[in-house]
Amino acid sequence: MNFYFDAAKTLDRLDARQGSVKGVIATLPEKTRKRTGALIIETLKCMPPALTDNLPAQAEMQRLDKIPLTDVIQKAQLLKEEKKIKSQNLALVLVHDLLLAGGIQAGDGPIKQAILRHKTRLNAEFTKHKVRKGATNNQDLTRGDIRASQIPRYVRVNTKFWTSDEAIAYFIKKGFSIGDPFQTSTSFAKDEHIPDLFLFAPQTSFQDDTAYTSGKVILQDKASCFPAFVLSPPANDKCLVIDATAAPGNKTSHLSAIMKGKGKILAFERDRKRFHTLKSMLSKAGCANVLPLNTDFLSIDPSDTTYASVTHILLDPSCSGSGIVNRLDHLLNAENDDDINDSDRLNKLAAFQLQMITHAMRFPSVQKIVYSTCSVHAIENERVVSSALNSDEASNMGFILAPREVVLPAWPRRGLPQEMEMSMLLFLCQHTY
Ligand SMILES: C[S@@+](CC[C@H](N)C(=O)[O-])C[C@H]1O[C@@H](n2cnc3c(N)ncnc32)[C@H](O)[C@@H]1O
Repeated sequence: MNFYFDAAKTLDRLDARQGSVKGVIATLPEKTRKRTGALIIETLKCMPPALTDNLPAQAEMQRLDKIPLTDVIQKAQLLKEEKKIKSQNLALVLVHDLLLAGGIQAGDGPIKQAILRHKTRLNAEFTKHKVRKGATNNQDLTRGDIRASQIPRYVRVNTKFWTSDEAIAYFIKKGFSIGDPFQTSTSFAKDEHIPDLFLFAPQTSFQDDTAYTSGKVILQDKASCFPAFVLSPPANDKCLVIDATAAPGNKTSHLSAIMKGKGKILAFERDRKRFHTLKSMLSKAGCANVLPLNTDFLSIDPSDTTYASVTHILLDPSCSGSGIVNRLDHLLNAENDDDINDSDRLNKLAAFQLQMITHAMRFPSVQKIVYSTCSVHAIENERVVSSALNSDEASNMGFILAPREVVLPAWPRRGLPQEMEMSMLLFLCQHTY
């Protein structure tokens, strides 16, 4: 029964804002992490969001109205009637499994007996709740990030191991068909901008699919596929590329696939733990042309002859992450909002990001640098790029902003218009003098 106590304690820690969902789950013992983590996430989906949730009011009202577990626990008076279940969070994880997961998971014990004593009443309250809300199935009652439910599950074919055609044949054999994944949950489609990228219905799970576990497909959102695709280093044996901030390695493996395993990618990652994740990701994805290095990119000397022939650099540095539609953390009610909006923190991040770009500009043979973030803040995006274009390094080496024709010409958006005017202005000034 430790399992339920551990899950309840983890929910207590989340209530006390001791970390993000992912962060707190990562501290659980490795042996039980997957199972306890799954219960926590599924339980969070059935809990009411706090008022801080960043959603339009009407959507928020609809969602609040549907959340079942707290309501059922309260109506069944579980905590009042059952002294062995001492906390709301313990009640939540037990009731979750009893009502939504087909029963209590672990063996016999006093807690199992305690919750089973109330099974009939809880089931009755749950049924009444469903009738009141007009829910036809249990899934209708769980919460999800409205944005996440509108974003397809993107799957990138790892062309190191097989072709898109082979992947299509595999998915069709598994019961999928080519079509609109928003119309039919078993349909999938090719992405219109990124080669070898497929869209599935948002709720499709690939965690246990052999294509995923063997590294033949990589679960990578479309936005995360843009940088390597835009950089597109040539697939030749002489090509030397740097991925300056590589872990966990999705973009590195994408670069490696684009280069067809030819040439060499030096993949820098300064964090030791993340470096290990990077190494295992690269080995799973068959990236033999990548040399992972547990080194700070800023500590290397661009004039060192080792780097004399580096022509392409991918820069995807640490950022606020404010643009991530997180499939887990949204369940915790916009917990990082204070941090994200903290201008001190954003200023520091922007200064670091600029330093990374200007460092990349010092490599003597570099022709192309792609800079990306997961942020929606202009201070980390357009303004960093403006400052980089206006730097001494840019004018010394002749860097310019790449024109639309060579950067996803079919993509309609080009950053925030008011910010882009500013970078154009800076860019024009630079050329006037
Ligand atoms: C946004 S993540 C990169 C994600 C990665 N490109 C991917 O697609 O999987 C940024 C990474 O850069 C690393 N990092 C930050 N500063 C660095 C530096 N100066 N040198 C090397 N790695 C750095 C961080 O530890 C973090 O793992």
